[in-house]
Amino acid sequence: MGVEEVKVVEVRNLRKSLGGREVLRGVNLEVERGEIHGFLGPNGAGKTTTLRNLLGLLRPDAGEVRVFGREPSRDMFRRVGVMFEYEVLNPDWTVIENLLFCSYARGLGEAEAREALERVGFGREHWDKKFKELSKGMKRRVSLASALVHDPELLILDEPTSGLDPTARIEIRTLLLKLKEDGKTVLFSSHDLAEVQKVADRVTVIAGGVTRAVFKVAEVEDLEEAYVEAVGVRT
Ligand SMILES: Nc1ncnc2c1ncn2[C@@H]1O[C@H](COP(=O)(O)OP(=O)(O)OP(=O)(O)O)[C@@H](O)[C@H]1O
Repeated sequence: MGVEEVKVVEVRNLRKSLGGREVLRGVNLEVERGEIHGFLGPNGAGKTTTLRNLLGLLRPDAGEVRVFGREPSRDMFRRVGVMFEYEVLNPDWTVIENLLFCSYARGLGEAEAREALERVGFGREHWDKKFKELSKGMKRRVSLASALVHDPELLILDEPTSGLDPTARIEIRTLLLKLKEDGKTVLFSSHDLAEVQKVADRVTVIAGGVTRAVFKVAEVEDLEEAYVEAVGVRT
């Protein structure tokens, strides 16, 4: 199979039980090379559980999970960068110390740490500030830099704009579009439909552990309406 034909992410009929309950009951998710793909669904729909399977932290009970055409493995992390909704950097270290740590932990050096901060447009005047002293938007940008330190092809982002003010949201959106221009593939979960409509090429909607719809954003007039139709309205 040629490189072009391999999907960056391919999840087929994924099923997973946790705590005696079938949380995923048929998730399908395909991410194409070079696209920004939104992964949407109500609270408890199974987005995070799907991502945990993608990262190889959980093993599927049934179905298939492929990243770059292969089962998730440790090797995969050379090509994958991950950013969580919750900050996982050291609050008492400076920005550059955090980035150096991430870089060294991957067997990389100082240049890669600096390049990652530059790629997210993080001004040098802030590099020596403690992480905890930054605004929420700046923290998110540093977190994104830490996911980029090894120049991954695929970025998996868990709610990258949650809790941010409009300006910080725009900054993150601009960065995601720039990463796409640089040839990266982005898969991100979100509840922010307006944001998703502005940045994503395609979206997958899941509810109750089942994929309900896949849209091309450009073909959808009102994403909110399409989303509600896909997940059903709670009564
Ligand atoms: N370890 C576990 N044991 C039992 N149930 C679990 C476990 N982890 C998750 N669940 C349940 O699985 C369901 C899906 O959770 P998941 O976190 O994947 O949803 P989500 O779509 O990411 O939600 P949110 O948008 O709120 O982050 C939820 O009902 C959750 O309570």
